[in-house]
Amino acid sequence: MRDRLLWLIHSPFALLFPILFWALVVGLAYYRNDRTLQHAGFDLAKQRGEVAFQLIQTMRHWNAIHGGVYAPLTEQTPENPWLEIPEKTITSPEGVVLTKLNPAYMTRQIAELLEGGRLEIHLTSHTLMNPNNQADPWEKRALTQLEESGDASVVEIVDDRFRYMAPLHIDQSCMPCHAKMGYEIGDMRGGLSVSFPVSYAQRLTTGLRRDSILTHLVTFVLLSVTGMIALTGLRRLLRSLQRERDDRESIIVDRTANLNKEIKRHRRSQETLTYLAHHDELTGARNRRWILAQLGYLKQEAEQCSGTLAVLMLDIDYFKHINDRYGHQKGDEVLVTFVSRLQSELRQSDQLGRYGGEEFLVLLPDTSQSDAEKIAQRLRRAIADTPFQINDEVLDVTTSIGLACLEVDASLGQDELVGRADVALYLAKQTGRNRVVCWNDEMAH
Ligand SMILES: Nc1nc2c(ncn2[C@@H]2O[C@H](COP(=O)(O)OP(=O)(O)OP(=O)(O)O)[C@@H](O)[C@H]2O)c(=O)[nH]1
Repeated sequence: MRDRLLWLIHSPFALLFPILFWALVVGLAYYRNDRTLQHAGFDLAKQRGEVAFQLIQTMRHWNAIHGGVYAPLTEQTPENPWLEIPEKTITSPEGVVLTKLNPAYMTRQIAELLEGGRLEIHLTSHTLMNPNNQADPWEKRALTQLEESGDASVVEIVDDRFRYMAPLHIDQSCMPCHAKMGYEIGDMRGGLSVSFPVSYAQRLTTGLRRDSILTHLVTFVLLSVTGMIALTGLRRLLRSLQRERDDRESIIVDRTANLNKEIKRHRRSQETLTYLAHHDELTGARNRRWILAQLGYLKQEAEQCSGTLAVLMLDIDYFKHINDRYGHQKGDEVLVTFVSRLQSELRQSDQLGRYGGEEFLVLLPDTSQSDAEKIAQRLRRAIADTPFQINDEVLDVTTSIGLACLEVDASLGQDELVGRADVALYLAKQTGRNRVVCWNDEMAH
């Protein structure tokens, strides 16, 4: 999820997000404002219709409360044929002929004056006295709606004209003319419609809508630019955080690698130390401490199991001469080859250790004296029979071997056992070298 979000932020299309987001938000806000403006325009137009209606209504009322008014009888103002009252037409003392204009006649004359202008009015009804006041289709529908619903007005836009219709009710002043049609006070007699072009109402809101478009456009641009700047900043911040994290990770990786190296180095030196604690560094044979400890262990085991244990002490003959003649380095290599040959002749259970200098101990567990003697001879031959090849030098090397066995005297101490092997070795040296000598009790003296 986190990775997906990061991918989204860094994708090339991410800069479109603020634009799309703010286009949606500002677009919705604009749509809502525009609807409000439309309603406001409609309300304004409706108010204009109401004002016109109220004005005409007031004039009609004024006319009615005066029982109609007289005007000179002219071609434009003939007698009202639908008015049946006494003194419909009179002559003034000065001889001017006057005819009575009741509210309906006056309204019709005003309507005629307004006809063709921006604002038009029309007095109409389902049941007409004057057939010239015939309702048009919209007016018929509006009259029916007013009758059935009892609404205060019907307002609609029809054919690019704003149309307003409000009901006219019978009052006392209407009765002289309309009583004979069966009307009673309060009845809806008809309606007065007011109409004017929609462009009038639109004119009122066009400026506001233009301002609204501009305001929303500027807001959209500012918010989108701010969003893009914020996103760019966020990308930079994330990149620098990522870099910092990578740096830290690489430091951790380096340190871990160093630590692992250090641990390996430490482990190796630990292994070396452990190896050196038990081995002779030059020849790889077990060292003196280990071989003596092993002797103690094998001796104890042999005593407990009524077994046997043979100890061989080997010493290279005239080793000093080898050193003197070929050098100490070659002497070292002779020691290494010497040990390697002995190892290849020994069993897994036999142990070989460097006792000191060119002296070595071989422990042969569960081995009788006669077997040990055979082994010792085999070892001796392994050294003497094949000359040592040390680089380009061929050296004849021999070894003398002293042998002591635990079976001879089980109560023997460890040092005594080694001592006996040493004495036997000494005798081997004394009697010509390159030989095996077994300890016997006579040697004790
Ligand atoms: N190159 C080398 N020489 C060693 C080492 N340890 C001891 N030596 C030498 O071994 C020689 C032993 O000499 P000696 O004790 O006189 O005995 P040898 O010359 O072998 O004579 P015999 O034992 O009587 O046959 C000495 O010169 C030591 O310095 C070693 O690790 N490397």
